[in-house]
Amino acid sequence: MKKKVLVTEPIPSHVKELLEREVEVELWEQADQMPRELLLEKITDKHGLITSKDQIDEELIKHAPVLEAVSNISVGYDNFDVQVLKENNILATHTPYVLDETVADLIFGLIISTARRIPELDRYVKDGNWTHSIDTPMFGDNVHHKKLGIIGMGRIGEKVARRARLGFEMEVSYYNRNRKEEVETKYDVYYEDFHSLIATSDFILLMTPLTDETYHLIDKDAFENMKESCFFINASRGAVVNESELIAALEQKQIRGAGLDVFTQEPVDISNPLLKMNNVVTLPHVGSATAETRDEMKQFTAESMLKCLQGDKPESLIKELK
Ligand SMILES: NC(=O)C1=CN([C@@H]2O[C@H](COP(=O)(O)OP(=O)(O)OC[C@H]3O[C@@H](n4cnc5c(N)ncnc54)[C@H](OP(=O)(O)O)[C@@H]3O)[C@@H](O)[C@H]2O)C=CC1
Ligand SMILES: O=CC(=O)O
Repeated sequence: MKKKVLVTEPIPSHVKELLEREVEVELWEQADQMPRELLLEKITDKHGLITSKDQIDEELIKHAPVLEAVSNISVGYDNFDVQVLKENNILATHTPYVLDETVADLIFGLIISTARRIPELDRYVKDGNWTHSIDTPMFGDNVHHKKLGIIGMGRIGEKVARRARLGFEMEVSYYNRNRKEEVETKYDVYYEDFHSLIATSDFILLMTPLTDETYHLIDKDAFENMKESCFFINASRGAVVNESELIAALEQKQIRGAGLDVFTQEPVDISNPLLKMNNVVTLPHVGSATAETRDEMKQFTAESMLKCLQGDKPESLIKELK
């Protein structure tokens, strides 16, 4: 009898066919997330779950007596309770590497849009305000030759560093839990302690995963120590920043602006003050959202799931289970 896999995200037909060659597939094809109650009901006879947003915690595992593997269609896996997965011998995979370049492109888009005020100027033109040459009040800031500080020099951080050094001749420093000397040599970047990076960067990019250690890593204290001309860019997870303290820092002009792909609450609430600020560029969590890359991530996730259900340990296993 074939094993059963529940997929709570839309997948292309070729990925569905790939799965169906080996397993019985149940798909949730609606745009809204599968309601939790329904997920708890559906998971009871499933051997595999392919997801990207569902919380994989003790409650879910209690409802899943035959579950062998969970695969996230994302590289971040802060929706997994890793300890519970370990205790129950459930394999868990994610999508490292396949999205790095795509996310790095988007991050550079955010850096440039924020510094050069692209969305604000686009609205200015479309609203019919371009009646004479623009002057100082509408000018932006240079990106090239400025200093970029990357907090979390991982797979994606490295791709951003390469773009910054080669394309924009920026000075690039990084702060990371572990120092990475091979990356320093490869991309001509340097390690800096957290406080020094915060105090001296023109652009600060946050790129760590969300963990107990990184929760609210960037807070009031960090914003107070940033340069007034600093642009803060977050493409990691909303909760790595204390969002109300970010709002206060922007209101008090402690920093020049922010580029945000992620928020504490997603989708972001329309009343969030960040949405009213011209010096804040907001995106709906789209780092990896190109058709090619999302397709590749889904294919990779399906292959990972099949390997797990065949008793193999794929390369994409989360590092805590290796
Ligand atoms: N906006 C979007 O659409 C996307 C967002 N993301 C987010 O970006 C995150 C990073 O992705 P990726 O680059 O692939 O991940 P990696 O694991 O390759 O990189 C993360 C880096 O953060 C470092 N780090 C972890 N904890 C700390 C800490 N407490 N202090 C300092 N540094 C720390 C890690 O250091 P060490 O080497 O010591 O482990 C590692 O170098 C994902 O977890 C996800 O949340 C990813 C893709 C798209
Ligand atoms: O946020 C996206 C991811 O892949 O992680």
